[in-house]
Amino acid sequence: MGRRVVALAAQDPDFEIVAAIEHADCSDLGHDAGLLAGIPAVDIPVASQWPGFADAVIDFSLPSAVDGVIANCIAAKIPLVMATTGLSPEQKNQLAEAAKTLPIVWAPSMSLAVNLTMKLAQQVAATLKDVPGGMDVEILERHHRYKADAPSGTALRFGELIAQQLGDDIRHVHGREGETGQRSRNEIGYHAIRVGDNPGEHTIVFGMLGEKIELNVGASNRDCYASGALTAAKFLKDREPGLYSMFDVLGLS
Ligand SMILES: NC(=O)C1=CN([C@@H]2O[C@H](COP(=O)(O)OP(=O)(O)OC[C@H]3O[C@@H](n4cnc5c(N)ncnc54)[C@H](OP(=O)(O)O)[C@@H]3O)[C@@H](O)[C@H]2O)C=CC1
Ligand SMILES: O=C(O)C1=N[C@H](C(=O)O)C[C@H](O)C1
Repeated sequence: MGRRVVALAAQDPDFEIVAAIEHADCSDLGHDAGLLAGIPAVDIPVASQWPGFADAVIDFSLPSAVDGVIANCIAAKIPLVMATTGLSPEQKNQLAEAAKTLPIVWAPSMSLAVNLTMKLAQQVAATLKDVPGGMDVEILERHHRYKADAPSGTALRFGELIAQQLGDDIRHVHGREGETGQRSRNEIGYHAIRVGDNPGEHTIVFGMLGEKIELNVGASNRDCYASGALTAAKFLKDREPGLYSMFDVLGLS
């Protein structure tokens, strides 16, 4: 994702790339971030040192890097777009705490299409929650074989938003195997598929007796996430401290 953010930011006159951060053992250290991204040189070598200034940081990394990212943003007072998924509850609390002094956009998907589909899913859940015969929700997600976390942050967020519509007693159930017995009525099921180079696809199934609705949203490539993150970075300029979502950025709140 870092490469696509660099490539798209370099094409946008609103952006100046001031740093490209990796960990201290990374073999790309010292190499030009533009050349690594497959575009002409941008004269920014990949570094493990943080810059003293920037208008925003965009983070697509790993949960193990996120504590350091938050600490560096606080120290240098840099607004943050947090796109990394698989964060621990403690890290989510750290983000909320940091947002008392910094503007932060935090979202498991920066994609416009995904965020719009989340709004549709909320509407479907609210409309069908008391349908005669009941309604079952299952969330299927497909991603590339390199993905480190499962289910996707996006799938979990779909589940949270739908659960908010359905009530307090929803259980989140991951996979299904063996003598499971009948499906309970108060669960949301998650199924994570890992195949090839899939850039991300989510299907939300609302199954009733006699009919079903499926919301499907999928990326053709990863630029929807990179360009969404850049839109979020623009949103942060001159913004008050606070924890913002992509719904806020996209005017979907
Ligand atoms: N919100 C959204 O829209 C999206 C979120 N994501 C999420 O973004 C994250 C990254 O995805 P992706 O780019 O595919 O993953 P990659 O593994 O390709 O990239 C992560 C990068 O972070 C580097 N890294 C590891 N530790 C540190 C550190 N301490 N400081 C700086 N950099 C570090 C890794 O280096 P090395 O390889 O050497 O370990 C690697 O280059 C994932 O959590 C993914 O789920 C992805 C797409 C969209
Ligand atoms: O790792 C990925 O690729 C993606 N991760 C995010 C997630 O976990 O939801 C967003 C997107 O689906 C791509």
